[in-house]
Amino acid sequence: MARVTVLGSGAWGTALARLALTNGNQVQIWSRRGPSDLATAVADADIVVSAISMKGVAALAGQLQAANLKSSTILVTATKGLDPETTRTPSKIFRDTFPDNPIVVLSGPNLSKEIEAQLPAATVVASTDVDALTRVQQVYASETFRIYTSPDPVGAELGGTLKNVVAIAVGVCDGLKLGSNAKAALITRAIPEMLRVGVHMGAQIETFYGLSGLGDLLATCDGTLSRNYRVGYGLAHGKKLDQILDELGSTAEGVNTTHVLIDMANREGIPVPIARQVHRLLRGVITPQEAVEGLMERELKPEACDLNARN
Ligand SMILES: NC(=O)c1ccc[n+]([C@@H]2O[C@H](COP(=O)([O-])OP(=O)(O)OC[C@H]3O[C@@H](n4cnc5c(N)ncnc54)[C@H](O)[C@@H]3O)[C@@H](O)[C@H]2O)c1
Ligand SMILES: O=P(O)(O)OC[C@H](O)CO
Repeated sequence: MARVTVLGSGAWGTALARLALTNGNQVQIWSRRGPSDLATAVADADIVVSAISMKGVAALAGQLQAANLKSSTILVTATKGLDPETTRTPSKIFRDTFPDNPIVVLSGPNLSKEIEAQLPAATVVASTDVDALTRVQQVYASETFRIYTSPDPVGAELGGTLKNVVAIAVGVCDGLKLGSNAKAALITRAIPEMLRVGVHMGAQIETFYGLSGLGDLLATCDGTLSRNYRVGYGLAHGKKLDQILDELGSTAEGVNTTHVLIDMANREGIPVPIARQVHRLLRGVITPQEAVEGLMERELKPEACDLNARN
């Protein structure tokens, strides 16, 4: 049994709290909207699980620091995003703020509605701290939630983060009724793009072929349970981005991730043709049809993935 505090009472925070509670752990949820204060909520926690939107992670890390988080507390991050100011992943933000705490990433094909319905699912917990991995695995593993471990936290969270951009593109593809061939091509060609970014940011290639990479890519591109997919689907039907996000009423991280990714790709010369079309579409400078043409009309080239390609 562990004392677990989940930060964030949104869809994923609630699901992660329920999973830990069902396994017999002592669980509390903290939300920025109260009622408990952060220092009290984390004071006795063995494990703190952060499941808030990316936009709040850097500030939350600062608040946790001010709350004097114990250095023995395991910090688990379940957010899928990149910091707009620094391009850091959540685990990097927590590592920079808490150099002595064990940091664990939890990421995989985990659409919260299916998890809440107790359908079978698997995920990855990733860390360089083996004891912390075992502890978090024990807290979450159940008959319906199978937990694999990985030594590559950055790879695990980048798989979950970058697939959101692809899910927007696939939502467009389905919204335009482009067919199964187009969707297969899009998802497959997204993999070298994710690998290029991942390798650039220090991830291990094989992580992207596991649950937190390919697995999450497939789950998120499968349809309307994904909010990122719904962003693309709505754009393909001529809706404005603001209207789509209003209707969603919850977080579609792929929008912010696309902007951060393109800034990084421009600065550091990483070829990301699919993300680039998504970026133009999100900014409203091209139509969904023009995004498709933009991808199809590029110069012809070998399929082999060159991780060091410059254009
Ligand atoms: N829902 C899923 O299926 C799912 C699955 C895996 C991972 N995730 C990831 O988990 C994260 C949260 O997703 P969600 O589905 O719970 O979103 P959500 O919109 O349902 O909830 C977001 C939560 O973050 C909190 N929050 C936002 N800004 C904050 C701030 N500045 N300070 C403190 N808290 C803040 C909100 O109050 C809310 O509790 C995202 O990064 C998402 O990609 C979601
Ligand atoms: O609803 P989405 O698009 O944020 O996807 C949720 C999870 O990341 C799926 O694993």
